[in-house]
Amino acid sequence: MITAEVLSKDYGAKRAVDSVSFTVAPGKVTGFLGPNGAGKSTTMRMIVGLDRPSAGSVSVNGRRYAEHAAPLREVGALLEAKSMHKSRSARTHLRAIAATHSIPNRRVDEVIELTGLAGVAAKKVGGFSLGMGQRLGIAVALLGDPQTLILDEPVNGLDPEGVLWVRNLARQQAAAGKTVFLSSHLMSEMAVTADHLIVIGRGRIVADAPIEQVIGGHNVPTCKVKTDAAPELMNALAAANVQLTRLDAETIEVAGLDGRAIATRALETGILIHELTPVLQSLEQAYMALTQGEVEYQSGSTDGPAETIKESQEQP
Ligand SMILES: Nc1ncnc2c1ncn2[C@@H]1O[C@H](COP(=O)(O)OP(=O)(O)OP(=O)(O)O)[C@@H](O)[C@H]1O
Repeated sequence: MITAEVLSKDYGAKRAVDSVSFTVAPGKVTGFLGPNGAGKSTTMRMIVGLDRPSAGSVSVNGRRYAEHAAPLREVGALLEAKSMHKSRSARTHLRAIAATHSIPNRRVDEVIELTGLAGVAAKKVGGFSLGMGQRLGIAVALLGDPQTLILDEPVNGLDPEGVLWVRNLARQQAAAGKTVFLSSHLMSEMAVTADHLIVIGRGRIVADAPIEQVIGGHNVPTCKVKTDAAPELMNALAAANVQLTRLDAETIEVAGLDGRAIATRALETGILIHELTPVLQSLEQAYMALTQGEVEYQSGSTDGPAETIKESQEQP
């Protein structure tokens, strides 16, 4: 369990994290989303004691990270590329870290196997690709078989097999009762990995809810209905809060009624429906709606002349 209480971080005049309070519960995967510069990495760094809060507090299983006698056994973290001795092999690197916590070499071999690094364990980490470096970082996070895993952009640089592997790893760890907190900019991946989402924008929490609620919370139930009697069905469904759109001769989009209500009305009026499909909003759409106005660094239009990343106006 990770608990943040009115946690803030200032860098000079810049408030990177602004009085956030949240808990990350064990037994599920909690995704941490937000635009560039929203404060995700800063929050994660404060959890593991790499940054000191300007105000408020954050604890893991009731204690600040530094208060844990063997932190690696309590919390495993993959944060931005850490300094490594580039001339060391992956195995030597892992053994050196393991030694600080009396973790046996047997466990080093296990995590090498688990992270798919067996073939390159003897190679110098200086020659590692981005993806291999990520796998090594995850191997470090797993070394102490910790109760809590914090992974900042774990799929960054990974190939599709690696992305799938991280997803399965996160899900397995959560299923084993562990606390899993991960950030990613890959919405499609987050949608199939996370159970719960915390969304941050300009240092403040803008959503903290189960993923279905985040995705479903911003739209009315919508279904696509196919029938040979489209005009009749439209008449039967017409009501104040229902929006009906004829998509083609036999297809209607119905916003404001769920599938059960539509099917019940069709049955009552003797109209045959031969297809009824809920139209689900994607996580990406929900995320864009949630973080509208929270984006600090906005891309220019791709239609116009090439534009570099620009800083939008400060909010009052
Ligand atoms: N060491 C630092 N010194 C000064 N400002 C910093 C420092 N670290 C972060 N910031 C600023 O704090 C804000 C939050 O940054 P942070 O890296 O936590 O965002 P993020 O959500 O992780 O972004 P990204 O998705 O781009 O990784 C940004 O405006 C950033 O420029």
